[in-house]
Amino acid sequence: MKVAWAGSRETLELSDRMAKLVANDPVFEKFTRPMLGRKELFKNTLRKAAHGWKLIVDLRLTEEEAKWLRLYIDEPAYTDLHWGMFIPAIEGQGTEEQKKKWLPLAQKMKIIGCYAQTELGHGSNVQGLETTATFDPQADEFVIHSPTLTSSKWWPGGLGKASTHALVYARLIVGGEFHGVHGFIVQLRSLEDHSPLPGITVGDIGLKFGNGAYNTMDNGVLRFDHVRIPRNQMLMRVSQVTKEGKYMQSDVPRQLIYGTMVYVRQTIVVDASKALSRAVCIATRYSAVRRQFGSRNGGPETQVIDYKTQQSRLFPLLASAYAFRFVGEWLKWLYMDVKQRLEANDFSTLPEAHACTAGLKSLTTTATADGIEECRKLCGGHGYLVSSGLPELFAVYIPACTYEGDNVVLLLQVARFIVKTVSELGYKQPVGTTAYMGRVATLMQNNCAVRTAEDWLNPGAIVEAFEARAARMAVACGRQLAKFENPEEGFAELASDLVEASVAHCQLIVVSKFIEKLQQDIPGKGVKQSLEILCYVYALFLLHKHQGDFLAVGYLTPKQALLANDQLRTLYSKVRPNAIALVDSFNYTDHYLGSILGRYDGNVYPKLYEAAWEDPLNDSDVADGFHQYVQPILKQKLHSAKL
Ligand SMILES: CCCCCCCCCCCCCCCCCCC/C=C/C(=O)SCCNC(=O)CCNC(=O)[C@H](O)C(C)(C)COP(=O)(O)OP(=O)(O)OC[C@H]1O[C@@H](n2cnc3c(N)ncnc32)[C@H](O)[C@@H]1OP(=O)(O)O
Ligand SMILES: Cc1cc2nc3c(=O)[nH]c(=O)nc-3n(C[C@H](O)[C@H](O)[C@H](O)COP(=O)(O)OP(=O)(O)OC[C@H]3O[C@@H](n4cnc5c(N)ncnc54)[C@H](O)[C@@H]3O)c2cc1C
Repeated sequence: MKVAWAGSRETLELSDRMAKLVANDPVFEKFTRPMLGRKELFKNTLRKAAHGWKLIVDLRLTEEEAKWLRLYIDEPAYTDLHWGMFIPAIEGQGTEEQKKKWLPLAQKMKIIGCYAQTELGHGSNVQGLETTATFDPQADEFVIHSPTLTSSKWWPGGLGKASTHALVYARLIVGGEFHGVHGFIVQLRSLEDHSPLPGITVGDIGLKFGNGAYNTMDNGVLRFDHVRIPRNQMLMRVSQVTKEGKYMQSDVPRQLIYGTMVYVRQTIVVDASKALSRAVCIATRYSAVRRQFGSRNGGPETQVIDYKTQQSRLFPLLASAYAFRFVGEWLKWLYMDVKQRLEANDFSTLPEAHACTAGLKSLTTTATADGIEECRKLCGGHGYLVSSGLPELFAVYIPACTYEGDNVVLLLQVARFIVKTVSELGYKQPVGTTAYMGRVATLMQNNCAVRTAEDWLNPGAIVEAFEARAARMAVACGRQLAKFENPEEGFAELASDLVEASVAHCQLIVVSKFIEKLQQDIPGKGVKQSLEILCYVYALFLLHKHQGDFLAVGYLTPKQALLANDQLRTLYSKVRPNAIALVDSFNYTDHYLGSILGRYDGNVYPKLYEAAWEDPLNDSDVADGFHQYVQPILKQKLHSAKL
């Protein structure tokens, strides 16, 4: 199962090597992180990033190895934005000449870049950004300016203190005419002493949610006062401005300016399974250690993992971690395919790639953020201790529901794609993830054929149920929209229904990709069978949770919904014997898990007890401040016995 989870034996060995490299290096210690003040915390992150980079250079790590190293270092840093957004943006939107100039500098870390798109006043609405880039033909330069307070760049990671350069998104003005938002490479700080260049005001935006957590990142604020950059620092693959001040658009679609977001959304889906599996590993191991009630004749109490309620909350999350792992693998393939096509100027699959990355980013991050919190509750009181690893994991993860596109805004993008597909059904055969809509007549007509709980153990029955639900919800939205004279008004009015239809479509993708995975050759005794059980758990759990949808569209009867729930209970009993092995298969070191509750050896209570004594409050028996603030209260003489 470790090989199935990793994807291949080579990946398992490689990731294992990187995990151990990090776990055995004292620089990457992370357990004191939540206790550090901001300055100390940030300096320590700079130290870790520098040490990580030294290892990459000294050990000549491959790109793949470097990515695993970053994962196991487990600390957001400015380098994420440099490697994860600044460089990909230049790769995707720069001309050959621009790539030749900037990529070697960035790849050798001679410059440090960030991705400065969001502003104080606008994040989701990219076309609403206010920063301007005005072309000055006399000087052959752009003048970058922040005309209002709300145009201040706000949020970019790595901007606050680390970056020397930023990829700034600004409204292009040529000859007094606006030409939409474009990307510009702007130097922010001196390469000699790191001080801000003239016209640049830059700093950190302040503390964020949770102790430690995302506070290792210097999310920044940035203002420009008529800062001049050479003309060739506008990324010009999509459109160009000539020396003479002529704006020209190439055959490349304008949407490619948003291409970096497609790339990062894809990586976020891949990472969702890592965050969720980590929380699930902690909660599952601890649920086997923890005992409450049920002792007979002085024997041991019941392991909480044996309670059906615990199983019905925990095992769907375990199944979701596997489901997200496999859909992430598929999405990576889809993205690589689109990337190759884009390089060859074939843009035909870009809309589907946008819809899939946006929708799956939204679906998986929402479920993962909720899942981590559920795992905390599954660990009872001890889950609330920082040493459980869950509070920091939650705090560091939840912004994923917002960054790279607010999850609701992204589902509305999926809705546009679905509505368009439905409206074109009469003359255009849908392909890819919307191919099922080509069978819409059958899906509208056929109802569920399940008669017994066992009938649900059939991939065909499951896929058809999810297809029918998604198709019927999409068609219902289409019919409702048709009643509006103004389609945009209709879209705004029906937004909540459209979001639900998008969720149905995205859940269908995850379920289908899990089932497709099971059609591949999966070596190892019992591995495929265990994955089949998890796949049914994932699908039937969703069906149970959203049974209102399946009933409302008239595909299921209440009896069939009940049978699905009966089957789910049986499946939980089948997961139980292998639950610990299924989380051990993630192959996480204790260092990466960062949790006393999730320790591999299960030695939870002695270690919790030991850790309590390491808290700085326990450095002395009498607390600092006792004599000043508590003792006077104890000693005070009140005039009356009553307060
Ligand atoms: C120690 C050493 C380390 C070594 C290092 C090793 C390697 C380490 C690697 C690390 C990797 C880490 C990965 C990165 C970490 C992640 C950290 C996250 C940080 C966060 C960053 C950000 O948040 S950046 C800002 C993100 N902002 C958004 O997402 C904004 C959301 N808004 C939008 O995307 C859009 O504006 C919109 C989608 C809402 C569009 O709205 P609107 O309707 O106004 O659209 P337009 O009119 O502009 O366009 C409509 C038209 O375009 C189509 N479309 C929209 N978006 C896209 C797209 N992305 N791609 C393709 N097409 C798109 C849309 O469908 C419409 O099409 P039509 O055909 O016209 O319908
Ligand atoms: C930790 C973190 C790191 C970040 N890093 C970066 C970075 O490196 N670079 C960068 O440029 N940006 C970065 N961002 C900014 C991030 O991309 C934006 O915050 C995000 O895109 C959401 O935009 P917003 O803040 O404008 O939210 P808003 O759009 O203001 O959302 C507020 C609410 O309004 C709703 N809403 C908005 N529009 C609509 C609509 N059309 N229909 C219905 N509801 C709507 C949303 O659902 C949400 O509930 C980061 C943000 C965070 C939290």
